[in-house]
Amino acid sequence: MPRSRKQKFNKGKGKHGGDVWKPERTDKWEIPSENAKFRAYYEKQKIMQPEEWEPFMKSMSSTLPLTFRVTGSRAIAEELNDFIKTHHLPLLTGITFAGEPVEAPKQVSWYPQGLVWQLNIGKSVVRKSDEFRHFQRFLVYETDAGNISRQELVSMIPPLLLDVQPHHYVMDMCAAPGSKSAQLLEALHAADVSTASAIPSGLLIANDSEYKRTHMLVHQTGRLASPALMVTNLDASGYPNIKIPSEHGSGLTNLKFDRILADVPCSGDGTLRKNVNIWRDWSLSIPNGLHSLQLRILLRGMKMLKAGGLLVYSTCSLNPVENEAVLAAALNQSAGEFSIVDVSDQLPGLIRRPGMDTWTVATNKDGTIHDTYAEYEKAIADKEPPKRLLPTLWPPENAKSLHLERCMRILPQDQDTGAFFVALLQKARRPDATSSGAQEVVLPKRKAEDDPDGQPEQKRTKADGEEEADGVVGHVYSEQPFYYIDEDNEQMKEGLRTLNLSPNFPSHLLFARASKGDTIRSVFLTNEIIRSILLNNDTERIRLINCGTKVIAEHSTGGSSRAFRFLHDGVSLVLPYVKPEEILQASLEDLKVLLAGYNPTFEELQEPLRNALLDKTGTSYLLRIPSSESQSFKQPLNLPLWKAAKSAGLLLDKKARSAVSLRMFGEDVSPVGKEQGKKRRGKEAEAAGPAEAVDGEQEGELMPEVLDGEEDELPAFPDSSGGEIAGAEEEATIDTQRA
Ligand SMILES: C[S@@+](CC[C@H](N)C(=O)[O-])C[C@H]1O[C@@H](n2cnc3c(N)ncnc32)[C@H](O)[C@@H]1O
Repeated sequence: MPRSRKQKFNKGKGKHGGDVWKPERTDKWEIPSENAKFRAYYEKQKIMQPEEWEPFMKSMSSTLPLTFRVTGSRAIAEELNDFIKTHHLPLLTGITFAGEPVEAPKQVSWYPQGLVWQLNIGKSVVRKSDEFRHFQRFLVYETDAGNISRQELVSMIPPLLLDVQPHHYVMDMCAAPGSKSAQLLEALHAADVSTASAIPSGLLIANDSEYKRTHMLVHQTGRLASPALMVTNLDASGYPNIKIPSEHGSGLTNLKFDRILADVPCSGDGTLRKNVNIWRDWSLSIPNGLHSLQLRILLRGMKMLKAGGLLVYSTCSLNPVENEAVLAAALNQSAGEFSIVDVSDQLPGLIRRPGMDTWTVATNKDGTIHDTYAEYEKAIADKEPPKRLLPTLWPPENAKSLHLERCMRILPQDQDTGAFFVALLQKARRPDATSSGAQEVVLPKRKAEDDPDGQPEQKRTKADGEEEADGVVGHVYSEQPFYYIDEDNEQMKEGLRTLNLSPNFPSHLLFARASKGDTIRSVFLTNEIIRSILLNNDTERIRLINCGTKVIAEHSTGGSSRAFRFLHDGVSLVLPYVKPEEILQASLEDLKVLLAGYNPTFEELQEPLRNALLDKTGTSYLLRIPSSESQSFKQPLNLPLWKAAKSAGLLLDKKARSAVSLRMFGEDVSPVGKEQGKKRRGKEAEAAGPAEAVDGEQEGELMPEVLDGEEDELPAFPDSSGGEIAGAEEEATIDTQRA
């Protein structure tokens, strides 16, 4: 018997931007975990064998296990992953609760390097078990520090198939809230070592048409400080050509991408396990309406791809009209230039089902099915509908020759996940590839003035149920200007000198966000390709929201005196350029003192750090705790430090302070941590009962989810995962300047 979950929902603003259905957290209504139309429709589509329906429904109506990914560049991630394995896992293994064994976290076998973990733990266990509470705190702080990301398992597949390399130009067309963008960025930074970031020559453009959601994107990707990232706010189906200097000779050429992710807006019924309101609101007309936008986005992606490049098309919908139908139409339009790649040998261990080459279309809300477009046309011949469904919703005659079976459909009962659809496309290496029996297709058209390649297209009638591409809804572009700082700018030259950066620091890649001539407050670093893009394109035309990463900032030292300071996010980028003799060496004891107080005096620190600080004349330094100081970590820890006349302080925000503390000392020695400990002990003594959650720990949740519609609250535990349309879990913090 499927169990019900208590939640009340209201209809969101109804665009395909992630808030079609907005859950309200309340116990007033019960949403049943079933929907007769849903079942009838999918039974007709034959997405699985009849006997599989029971396990499918059972799985769809049960709670999704929590999955998290250890993030960051490869070396850093491996180190933290080892720490989970060697430190936490033994503590969480063999635990019993109420006489029952509690499942320990387990690594997902098909994810490279075992960086993904899956947990199935009830709230009461987290509440009552010291071991799990400790693990919870670790997860929360490492998430805040950007080292761990909660993400739905199936949502991790598309970036893996793209096989991104550090030199690739990558586009994530529909990127918010950004969990897949974060994975793509990590792949660009695969060559980083654990103590320093190599500046990749590649690029990631993370785009989303919803302005508010681009800010989630900035926050999400900001966790991996990258000079190779740009965030834009455009309708992907009309993404403009970006100009870069031509490789051969003079002049400009259109930027083409090596890798493109089209994780398009969809009806989201694959996320039913999280977004239970879909059981109630599931509709037959939404997928038909989205098909056209999905196809236009895919076609634009295909145009922007380099010859030989790879493109992933994915949705969190089960529906063939949003999946195989879109691919079939796009493949036929491309006349043999693209093919679906056979990925059956990739991600061994991941259970997947083949794509389908037959399906039917529900042509009205009541579920009337027409097997072919011809049948549908006949049925409506004597009616005068204002809009007609697109023929591309149906399987084309050549469906069997398109290798749609190479697509993968993930079903929830196979490995306890959400449902998902993915296909990997490759563009032929030579542009003159011959057609393999491609069929002519009637495609949804864009308005002539929106066509990025400048080919006027004819007007057409809007198809039934079809929605307009939401483009960039209702937001006037008003970002602060971006400008590269002149290399002879006096303020900058002096700043770099006082930070002891070596002369080979790439200062031509530094930019500021202010009007030229204003005092520089924050300094961002990009790589060469982003510089090229910014210098050759109007940032307003490409609706640039953010790019590069903030590496240093101005610091008021009282009165009129100002200096630059290192920033935590930028440490790995500036580190290779800091003169080694200017890096301050500290012991683990020094670190504890610096974490426990905001501005300890030099006297509280040990030799040789105390004397080094007395000798130094600058104000901002990098502090190094050598790996020999810690039993758990093989790499040194580098942190930014501020030096005043008689005291010094770590330049870390409160959460980063707690994360470093938990990682290095197994306890939170920071002022916030101490305060929390005091509160908890007080409550325990008062109630003489179970420990209660204190700030920064939500009661009984290992990593509670942030649901759509809660963007304005700052969650205690950010959940960066999924981002699927229908009320997916989303980041709450909105701060464009952060990265
Ligand atoms: C399935 S979600 C993407 C999830 C994201 N890839 C992730 O992993 O976090 C689809 C996104 O498409 C965006 N979107 C909708 N219409 C769009 C359009 N025409 N162009 C670009 N983005 C669009 C929505 O705002 C939404 O954020």
